[in-house]
Amino acid sequence: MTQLYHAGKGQITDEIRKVAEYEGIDVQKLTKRVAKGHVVIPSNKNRNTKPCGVGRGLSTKINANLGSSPELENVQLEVKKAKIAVEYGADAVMDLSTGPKFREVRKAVMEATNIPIGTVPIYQAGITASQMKDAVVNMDADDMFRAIEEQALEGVDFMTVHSGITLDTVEKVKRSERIMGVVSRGGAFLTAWILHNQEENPLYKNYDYLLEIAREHDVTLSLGDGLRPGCLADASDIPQIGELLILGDLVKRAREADVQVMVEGPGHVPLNQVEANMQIQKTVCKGAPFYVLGPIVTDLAPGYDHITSAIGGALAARAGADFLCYVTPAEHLSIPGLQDVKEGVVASKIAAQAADVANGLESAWAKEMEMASARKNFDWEKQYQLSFDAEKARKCRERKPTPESDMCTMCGEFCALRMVRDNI
Ligand SMILES: C[C@H]1O[C@@H](n2cnc3c(N)ncnc32)[C@H](O)[C@@H]1O
Ligand SMILES: Cc1ncc(COP(=O)(O)O)c(N)n1
Ligand code: MET
Ligand code: SF4
Ligand SMILES: [Zn+2]
Repeated sequence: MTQLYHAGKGQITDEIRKVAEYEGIDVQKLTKRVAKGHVVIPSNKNRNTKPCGVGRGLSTKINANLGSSPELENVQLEVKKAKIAVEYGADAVMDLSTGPKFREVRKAVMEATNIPIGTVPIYQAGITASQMKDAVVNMDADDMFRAIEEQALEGVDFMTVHSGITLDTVEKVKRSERIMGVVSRGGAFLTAWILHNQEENPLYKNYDYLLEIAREHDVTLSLGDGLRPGCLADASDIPQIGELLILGDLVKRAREADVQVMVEGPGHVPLNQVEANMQIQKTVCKGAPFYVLGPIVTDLAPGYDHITSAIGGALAARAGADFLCYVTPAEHLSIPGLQDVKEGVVASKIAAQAADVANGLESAWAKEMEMASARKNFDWEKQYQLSFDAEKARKCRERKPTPESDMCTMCGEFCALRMVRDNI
């Protein structure tokens, strides 16, 4: 049985208790939110996952993507990425491996961490079909469900399923004036599959079967945004919104089956459309947790897309997004390396904290107050300890050293803080 099932019966699970404690909120209140599907706790029964709540009223969570590609596969490197992500405060990781050793990577990453882990099982189905049947589009429904079941049994906590890509939504893309077409990888696998086979998406057609598997192992479904915009001009268009309407219906069906569900969101969105996108998702999907990639608010900064995403992410989380999927400086350019993972996590943490403060979260405010005191008191160690990247902060100070502890080399003897502190 699932967290949603227990919460619906008013039962307080260990996971609910731990999340309430971590968030500093009333356990009864949290149980109600889980029962309604406004909060999910991705925690597969087959894995000993550290409980992490995602959704209404909780602190904003962040996810780090990692995994191999056909171009670069090194199991130990992916383990290192997972460890760095955890070290810098990622709340979850997704293994998005598409290299031939995807099973080995997944196993190693799952062993190296205990935070929730997510995957996109259609990748496994597609890679396997491309190896055994010559092409991704030659996978069949059994291949898709076999991948889902295998990963559910292994203990994957949340899975992206692109069930909103249908014959109808593909038709909408064809008729649209989209510039970028389909940029989601899972979305592209399924769009290509539908076009080739002229059949309905098995993840939509056999959604009830998918729900059965998810319910049995308590896998949280993350309804994929297969038609998310890939450039600013495509944001909020008919294919994107058409898919979202289907996801709204699928949220309802998941909840009726006691399956925990969240919804994935756009992509590339101009800043002035971010808030509306959050509001539409929250209404259409009846308060389901919203898991957003970025949003990336300008396309002109390859190499700095952790920043374009943190800007969008802060506004999104302020307007209702619950879970930020990080974007690294390598986005649109290459598979991320260790430094990219670190910078992606830090940028997302900044966005999440900015939103949590604006949303009035007490724990977020408490940390800001501590930092204010540490700054005022020139307590450098405390400042490093409170910062998202202690090492970088320390290096910055030590790069331009001064023997004086109550100033820095920015103003030197004209330090503003020092000049008035005793008289105000
Ligand atoms: C949906 C998002 O998933 C990310 N993505 C896809 N594959 C990988 C990988 N191997 N490593 C890290 N991120 C990946 C990209 O950032 C994309 O935008
Ligand atoms: C927020 C979010 N959106 C989408 C994906 C999956 O990637 P894709 O859709 O490209 O397969 C993801 N991992 N996270
Ligand atoms: C086409 S590049 C791969 C993913 C892309 N960055 C996206 O948002 O959606
Ligand atoms: S450009 Fe790169 S990141 Fe974008 S879809 Fe192609 S391979 Fe993936
Ligand atoms: Zn992109």
